[in-house]
Amino acid sequence: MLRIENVSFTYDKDAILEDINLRIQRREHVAIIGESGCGKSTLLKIIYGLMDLEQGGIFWEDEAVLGPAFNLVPGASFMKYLSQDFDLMPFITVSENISQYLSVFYPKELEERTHELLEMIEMTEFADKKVKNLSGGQQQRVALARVLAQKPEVLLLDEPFSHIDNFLKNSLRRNIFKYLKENGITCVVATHDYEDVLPFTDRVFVLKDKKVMAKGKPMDLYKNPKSLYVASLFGEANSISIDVLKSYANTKRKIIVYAHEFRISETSGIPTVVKTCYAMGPFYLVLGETEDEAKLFFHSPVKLEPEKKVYLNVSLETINQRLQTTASD
Ligand SMILES: Nc1ncnc2c1ncn2[C@@H]1O[C@H](COP(=O)(O)OP(=O)(O)OP(=O)(O)O)[C@@H](O)[C@H]1O
Repeated sequence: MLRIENVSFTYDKDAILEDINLRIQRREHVAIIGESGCGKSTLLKIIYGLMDLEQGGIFWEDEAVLGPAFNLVPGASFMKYLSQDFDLMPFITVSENISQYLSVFYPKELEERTHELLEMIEMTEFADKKVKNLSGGQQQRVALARVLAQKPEVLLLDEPFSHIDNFLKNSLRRNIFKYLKENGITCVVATHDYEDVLPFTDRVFVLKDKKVMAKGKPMDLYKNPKSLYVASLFGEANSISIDVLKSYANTKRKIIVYAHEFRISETSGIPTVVKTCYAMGPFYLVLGETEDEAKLFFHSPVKLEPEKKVYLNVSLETINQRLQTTASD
């Protein structure tokens, strides 16, 4: 088990993390999600042992992970940390970068593993190309293969797919997370992309205001977001008073409604005037304004012209489900 116990951290005098406690099981895949600047990278660096802690500790099984003050080479040997800087050797080839840490005493295994990893990142045809001549997305793929080649017990990934185009991203995500599960590698991924999270991680920790403000299985967090902040990590969402949704309800309690959960009617529901309509491919994302000037995001299957009046409805099933959780902002 990886334990992050009572960790607080400040850069100079700026508090970044306060009293963080996480327990991650061996082989588990977890995501740390939150808005830019909330401290995701800092937390990964702390877990890896790149920072000296004034308060709290990191433990893998019973072994403490110590910071640079205690290690000549910072970073725990059983872990690998893929930073946003990739950390590649630019003047050698893709193959050489990947195989750099494999044993030359087993040349057949070295060749097979390098080939397997090249296939996984879909870069076999770039094997002999120097890394300095690759695009940013290609370098990120090589960096992923390079950390995997080292077979860490724990892998820490910081925004691992940020430079990779959508065309490749989906298959690469599937390949990487399948490989990690098959090889029993514990993985902590820092991201703000819910598509990295929902299909692939066992648990999610949401960081906000220096703390873990929510945690749980990804689909539980998605279906029952405790706040607009959590919901917004999964897509456009609204926080709405129940008496606005159902005029007969005598409560101002707010619930979260995702943009896709609204149904549009021409006759009854919340009267809303279309302000802007964004083409998103399979649907249109519409920004509308209610009679009391509240802004609402909703989906429409067809393009809606500005100033058109529509009526929005939310199913009782969704309202009842959300009533189980409280919207706090
Ligand atoms: N070396 C540093 N010195 C001082 N402040 C820093 C340093 N590195 C990061 N910070 C600050 O710490 C806060 C957290 O940064 P961090 O990079 O951990 O956030 P993040 O959630 O990973 O952001 P992003 O999603 O944009 O990568 C930010 O306010 C950042 O400006």
